[in-house]
Amino acid sequence: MLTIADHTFHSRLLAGSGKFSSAETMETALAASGSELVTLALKRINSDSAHDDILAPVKSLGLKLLPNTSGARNAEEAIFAARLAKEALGTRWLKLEIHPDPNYLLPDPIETLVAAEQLVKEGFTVLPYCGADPVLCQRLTDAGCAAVMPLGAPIGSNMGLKTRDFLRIIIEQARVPVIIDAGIGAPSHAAEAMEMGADAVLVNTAIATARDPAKMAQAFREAIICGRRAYSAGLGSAFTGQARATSPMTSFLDTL
Ligand SMILES: CC(=O)[C@@H](O)[C@H](O)COP(=O)(O)O
Repeated sequence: MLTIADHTFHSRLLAGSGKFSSAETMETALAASGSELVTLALKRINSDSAHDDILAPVKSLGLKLLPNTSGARNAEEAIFAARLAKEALGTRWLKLEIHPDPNYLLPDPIETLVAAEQLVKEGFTVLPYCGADPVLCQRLTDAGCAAVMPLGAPIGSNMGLKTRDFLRIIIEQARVPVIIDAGIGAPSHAAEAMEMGADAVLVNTAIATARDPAKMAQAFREAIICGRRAYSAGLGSAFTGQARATSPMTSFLDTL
């Protein structure tokens, strides 16, 4: 079970709702993913929620909404978007996302911390998307964020855990759930994140742009369960530079 703030989830897969070829494809993939928490960009939502292509399927599956502030370039814009999301969608849960640079979409650490501090004061449950910076993750935790969401690689890149050495430190020091977000391009990347001890992962592009999104969603679902199981089983140590015999010969040699 994954607990974030006051809410417990069975699934450790957070899904995104962008880039699907149709609302039907998205709905089938979300159902196959087993995800219970789905992020959606406020900028893409039609205010008539009953007829919105993204909102209506997410609601009909009974999934919890995690609006995100994608498109915000600074703290002021993100805070404005968060307040709109609260009014429009009736939730205080928020994926805080501030990326001023449209080419790399890397999160702005300073604006993210400023916005997080303000939104926590306003009673939001803040899950900030951030760089894989252990010091920043501690500062966001001190500010009262309910989880941290460090990136594996740039959004939409499918490159996997390029930041793995820093993710390990973030996980080791964590006092709130660590959700690896962005750049996870294959189920094996998600499994690796879970084996490292991440609490959850967020995946969008790899599922939405697969040839068969529902089948890929199912593959991610299973990989995350396997990765978590391996983590809880305790992985053997890795050694470099030398072999270690699987069946040591010591007792046989002792008889000679
Ligand atoms: C939907 C969302 O929140 C994305 O911004 C998120 O970071 C996922 O990234 P990928 O699309 O790389 O999975």
